[in-house]
Amino acid sequence: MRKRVLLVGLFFPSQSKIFTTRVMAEKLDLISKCIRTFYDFPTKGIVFKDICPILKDPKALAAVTDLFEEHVRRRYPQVDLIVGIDARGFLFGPLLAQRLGVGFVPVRKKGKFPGPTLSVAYSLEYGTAEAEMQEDAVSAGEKVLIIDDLLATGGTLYAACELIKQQKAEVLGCLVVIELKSLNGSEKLPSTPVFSLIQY
Ligand SMILES: O=P(O)(O)OC[C@H]1O[C@H](OP(=O)(O)OP(=O)(O)O)[C@H](O)[C@@H]1O
Ligand SMILES: Nc1ncnc2[nH]cnc12
Repeated sequence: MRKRVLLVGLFFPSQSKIFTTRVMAEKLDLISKCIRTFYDFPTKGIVFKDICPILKDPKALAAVTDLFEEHVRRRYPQVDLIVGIDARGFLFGPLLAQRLGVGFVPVRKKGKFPGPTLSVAYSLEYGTAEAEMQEDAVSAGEKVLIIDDLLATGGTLYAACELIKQQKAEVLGCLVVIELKSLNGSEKLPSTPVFSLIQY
């Protein structure tokens, strides 16, 4: 009898699993409906994904935080810090860090931080820039997750990973709301898992 119950459990997922999957799908649907596309912004040929409507919809913004939180609690319970990237990573990072009860550290574009900084130059889908972090922001050995709104060519996340490594901390992975798969950004981060909510 017990054997039969176990077999049934193997072939038919439990009601709670079905419910969780449905809730997750509803959240992803809500988020994806809030992403707008603009052509030729900021330069000709770029298909720009605009996340601003997510911020205007409290349910969609909570859905982003819920899904990231769920993933991090399951996969990275050891995380010490969330590192967010200027500027759109700042919109999601502190919310997630608060939920997890860990600190948030910003990576900014060059020239914004007082005091000693580390910097890494990089290129992104539509230009070049330099990423900076305060020298004392992350300690050696800390376990870090990096968050941003979007992964395109991967130049930005790569630069952020380099900054963390310069401080002898460990990058556990990266979290993004949107991944533009056709640009192969994750290939620039071969040893860093990237978790994305929505893929194009
Ligand atoms: O994968 P990549 O090709 O590097 O591109 C992704 C980056 O581009 C955008 O930032 P942007 O520099 O435009 O800054 P913003 O957030 O201040 O608009 C986006 O928010 C990512 O950080
Ligand atoms: N296509 C894109 N849409 C929005 N943000 C971006 N950052 C880099 N590429 C982008």
